[in-house]
Amino acid sequence: MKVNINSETGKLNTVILGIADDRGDISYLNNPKHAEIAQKGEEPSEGVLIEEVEHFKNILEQNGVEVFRPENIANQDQIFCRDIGFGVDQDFFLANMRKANRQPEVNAIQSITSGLSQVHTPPQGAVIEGGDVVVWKDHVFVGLGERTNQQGVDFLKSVLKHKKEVVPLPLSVTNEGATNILHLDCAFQPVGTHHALIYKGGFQQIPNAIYDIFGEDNLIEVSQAEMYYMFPNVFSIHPELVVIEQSFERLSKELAKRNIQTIKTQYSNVSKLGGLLRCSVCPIDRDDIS
Ligand SMILES: NC(=O)NCCC[C@H](N)C(=O)O
Repeated sequence: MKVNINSETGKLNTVILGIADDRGDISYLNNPKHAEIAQKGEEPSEGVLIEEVEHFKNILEQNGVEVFRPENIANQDQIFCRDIGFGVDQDFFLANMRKANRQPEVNAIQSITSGLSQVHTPPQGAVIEGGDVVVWKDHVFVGLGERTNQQGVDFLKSVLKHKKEVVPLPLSVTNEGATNILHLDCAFQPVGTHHALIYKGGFQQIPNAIYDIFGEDNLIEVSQAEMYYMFPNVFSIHPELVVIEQSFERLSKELAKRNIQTIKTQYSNVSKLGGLLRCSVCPIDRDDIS
């Protein structure tokens, strides 16, 4: 299989989409948003999660995307496939997950990744999750927060030297769902060919590199509440087509103004676990954009 990822938006050919079945009885409350939802007794049922994820699969396939799935691991949450590996150009990186309860997920894509020619595994001590890695043309932005450490960034830099500029961005990590940034893809997401969604409050310092590369006028700012509902975690099928949660009316209008169309789907139950559409997919092959 071919790996080719130079952006978050180029026409998508091949992707791995997580699975929501067989999650088991133990719900690991790995992030503050999920923990608060569980405390309120609003944990979603497996049935509704399966419905949302399978509907997303249909959308991808109807748009000509080849969809692979991880192998099922009994009693394991495997929805958030984005975090367990990521492609950068022709290289594929396996994650070293911060949460021990998520590490087995990485093994479930082995039958897919074993056929790839350039697969890299982080050295001991280097923690890096795919949700913190956003590839954009000559740059790779990496969120530094709870799920990715400096050794993870150094590992990426060593593999990608002379190929990409790796830009670390310290994230705002808190213990409240309303403000915590779990991964970079919860606060930042390129759309189209030169725009990006951004929640400015998600960064410890103003992310100057993002402003310089995209230009302030091309950044679509989202509010704290919109970040909580995961506006930045939408998923591009190609530069003019983005899958979004059905309730994201303002986002749909903002994208339409920039000639980007949306497909709306219900994903509000998956969102309660701390991830949305982008977190559920690991793109393998996209056409390049310039
Ligand atoms: N990229 C992401 O933000 N992924 C969401 C992961 C949610 C999962 N419950 C976790 O806390 O690891």
